Amino acid sequence: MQLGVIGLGRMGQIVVDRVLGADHDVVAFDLDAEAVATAADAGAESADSISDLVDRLDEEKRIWLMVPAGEAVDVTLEELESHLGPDDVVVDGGNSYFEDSVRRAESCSAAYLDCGTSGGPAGAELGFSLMVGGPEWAYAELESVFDAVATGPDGHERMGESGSGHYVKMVHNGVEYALMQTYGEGFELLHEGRYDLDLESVASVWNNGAVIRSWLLELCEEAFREEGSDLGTVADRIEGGSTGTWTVQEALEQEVPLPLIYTALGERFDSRADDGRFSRRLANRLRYGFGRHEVPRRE
Ligand SMILES: NC(=O)C1=CN([C@@H]2O[C@H](COP(=O)(O)OP(=O)(O)OC[C@H]3O[C@@H](n4cnc5c(N)ncnc54)[C@H](O)[C@@H]3O)[C@@H](O)[C@H]2O)C=CC1
Ligand SMILES: O=C(CO)[C@H](O)[C@H](O)COP(=O)(O)O
Repeated sequence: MQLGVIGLGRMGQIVVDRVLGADHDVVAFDLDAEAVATAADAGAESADSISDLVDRLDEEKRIWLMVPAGEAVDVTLEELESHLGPDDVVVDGGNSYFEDSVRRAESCSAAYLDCGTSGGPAGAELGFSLMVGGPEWAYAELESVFDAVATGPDGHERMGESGSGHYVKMVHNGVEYALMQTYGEGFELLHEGRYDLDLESVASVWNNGAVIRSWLLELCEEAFREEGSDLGTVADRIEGGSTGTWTVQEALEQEVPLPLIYTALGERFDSRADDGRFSRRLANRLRYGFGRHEVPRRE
């Protein structure tokens, strides 16, 4: 298969590498020429604009968007629109708001798949977990691409109609916030508490057979190994927050109580007042662990 990939940052580059690795062809475009050059070095055909990208694609176009959620997706779709028809398929693999995806699926001339992507840049070797919403035929059509980008055939699933992929990913991120919060609280007590503990060894022993072992806990272990038990210069400011906000808004609308996710989101907002909490510093460092998001550091 031949896949057009638009957006070649931390995540898009991995999509390119994995799709090429599965012997598909890739045509790649990004606003940043350096990112396009990196994709070309990996074996992709480079495009210097969206219209150049569509010109290089086969008649039935398969296009994967991996640009930042929000305006960049709309701008890209606007540019693509006049080149698309009902036999084409567009996948949005970013963290778009699910209601935006429903709107885009309705207005796009191509079949539109909203694809929640989990695993982060750090999960590249293993492959991602993909939660896909949209028409069944389009999902089936892209199956070999999903096999390549995901951990394999078990790493992707069609969730249901348009919007459902990004809806499931939104809730996934709410869970991610709460898990980071609870690990942060446990390690904060261990750090402030009555024993002088090596937190890397605590995380390591927990990761070996304990009930609470997980990838996030492995990233806690990595953070303590690289930063020290006191987290060194990692600041207590936690960025991000959009997917968690959407999760809480949706929970209020559905009258489903989510106190843990709400508290974790509140901690993020409160962290921007900078008062040095250990649990916030760990959450800040964990966002780098999975997402390669910049780590605010203290002076
Ligand atoms: N980093 C992570 O852990 C994860 C990110 N995501 C989502 O994947 C999407 C991409 O994220 P990252 O790769 O981390 O971001 P990034 O900032 O590393 O890369 C975004 C790329 O898109 C390009 N771009 C922006 N606007 C464009 C446009 N109009 N046309 C063409 N290229 C454009 C930028 O030049 C950049 O190379 C976002 O929606 C993000 O929320 C999803 C799962 C995990
Ligand atoms: O989707 C992700 C991981 O699953 C991204 O890393 C996302 O950026 C995390 O959300 P936030 O930026 O609000 O921490």
